Amino acid sequence: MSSISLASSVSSLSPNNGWIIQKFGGTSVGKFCEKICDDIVKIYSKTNRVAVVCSARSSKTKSEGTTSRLLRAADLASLDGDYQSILEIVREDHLQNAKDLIKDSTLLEGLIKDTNFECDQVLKLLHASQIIGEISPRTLDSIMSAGEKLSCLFMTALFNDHGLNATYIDLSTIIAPGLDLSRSGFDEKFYNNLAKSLGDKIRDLKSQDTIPVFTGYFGIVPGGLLNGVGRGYTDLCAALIAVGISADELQVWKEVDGIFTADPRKVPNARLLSSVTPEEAAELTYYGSEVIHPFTMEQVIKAKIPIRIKNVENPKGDGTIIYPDDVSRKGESTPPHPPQSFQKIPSSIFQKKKAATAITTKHDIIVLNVHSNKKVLSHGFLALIFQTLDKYKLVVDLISTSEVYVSMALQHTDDESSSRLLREAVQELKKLGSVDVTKNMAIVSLVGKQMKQFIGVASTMFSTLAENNVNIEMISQGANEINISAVIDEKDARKALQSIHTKLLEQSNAIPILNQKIESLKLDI
Ligand SMILES: Nc1ncnc2c1ncn2[C@@H]1O[C@H](COP(=O)(O)OP(=O)(O)O)[C@@H](O)[C@H]1O
Ligand SMILES: N[C@@H](CC(=O)OP(=O)(O)O)C(=O)O
Repeated sequence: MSSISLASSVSSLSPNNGWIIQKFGGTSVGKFCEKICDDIVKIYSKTNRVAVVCSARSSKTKSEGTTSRLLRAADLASLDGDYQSILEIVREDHLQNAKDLIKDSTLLEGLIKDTNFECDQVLKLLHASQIIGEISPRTLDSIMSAGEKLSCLFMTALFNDHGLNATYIDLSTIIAPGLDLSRSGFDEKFYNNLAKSLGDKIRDLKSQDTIPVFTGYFGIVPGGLLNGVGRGYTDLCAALIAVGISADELQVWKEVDGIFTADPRKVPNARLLSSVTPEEAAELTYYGSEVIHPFTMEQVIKAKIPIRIKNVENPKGDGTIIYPDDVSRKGESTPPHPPQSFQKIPSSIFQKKKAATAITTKHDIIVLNVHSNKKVLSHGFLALIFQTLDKYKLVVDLISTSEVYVSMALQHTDDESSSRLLREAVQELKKLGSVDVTKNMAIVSLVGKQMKQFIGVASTMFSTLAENNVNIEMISQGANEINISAVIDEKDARKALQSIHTKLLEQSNAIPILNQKIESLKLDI
């Protein structure tokens, strides 16, 4: 499809004010900045108002990206370590990138000046933290925000260098300093106020034909953005901008064509999904599929704004839409698909349909088993366990309990600070009973909104694991019935992913639908 036809294919997007919010992740900004400019933003801005939201650059992987480097430098500063060399790597990476790609001398000169200014600001914060010997959440946020500032300063310069009219907008001070989240946290009021402020940033643009380039970092949040939102906050920022301007679509641009039935880099037969529900997208993201930050969905879906996951390397693709399948879209009077139980039940109760939507794996999992010494009653036992986990910031992914046993699966990366927290937590849990830790585990999760209407999905999943000699350490099915998970040995993760995908997600292996609940609603036709 030519770029013109791509433009015409996007024109259908603008039934009203025509804004599209395009979010670009760190690795995309790091590896495909010119594609983003010439094949995406330039094309879409011919037929729609486009606002761009960028994450900090990651020239290779997210873990080696600018945000990770800044957080590492902050950690070193508080431990009196060598933070300067890491910061100089960040500075040099951005200066070299600017010199390589910005052709206009005036734009390049301004970008070099701004890049050095932001890096010097970070240096001052790191030096102060080294002297104090600690880093407050506010300081850490300020250090971390430099990543998005540097990448957006560059992208703005690149857009202007390529003939677009782009304006850099730093959101690091958009949240009023006096805001107190302690009582209510990130509640409706916080999101509504922030979305409105973000929308005002667009409405107040001096030139209404410019492309605003927003930093994905949206401000110093009491308690810190990392604690409050966590990594991947640019998705949420882009979502709130979309809500604030009542955009027609939020586009999250990645390096894959959309959301697949499994990680396409691990399962060759994985199929692209045309749409998933927000709940499915959240489960897939939480259990390893890095699709989109979970906080993102709620805000935009409430505003009836579809989210489209697209591939920077294949902008012509349709991608995957994240939208509820029983909520009308902006401008539609009724839901496009009335809930299944009120549909005319097909004459046959069997039809080829897949129970699950996708499968995913989450790695670096450990299992903590706590065997109660019965010194506390069971309700106190659980309470004390969760208090300890909260104290050491340990997040439980799966849990199974009995009267005297609690088994918990947690993600644990072996860095110094995480290991220290885990060690201290285990010591404290030993006051409640014996504790054993199993490492090198993984969680395999089957996700699908339809699963609750099927019988036999879990047994098929577990029998498939057994047939492939995969031992199960723990199992869990969410109360929402859209996630069935098992904790297995890390070495079996790829085999588990592929064998369950083959059995439950590939075309020829669809599980027949036998649904007594639907049957009981069968209308006399
Ligand atoms: N079900 C899935 N669908 C699509 N991608 C998936 C899925 N599960 C895991 N992934 C992986 O998620 C990653 C998405 O990362 P990436 O495209 O780099 O996004 P970003 O630029 O936001 O970091 C890819 O490496 C992809 O292989
Ligand atoms: N740069 C931040 C925010 C972010 O959202 O990044 P990405 O869009 O690459 O996941 C981080 O690394 O967490």
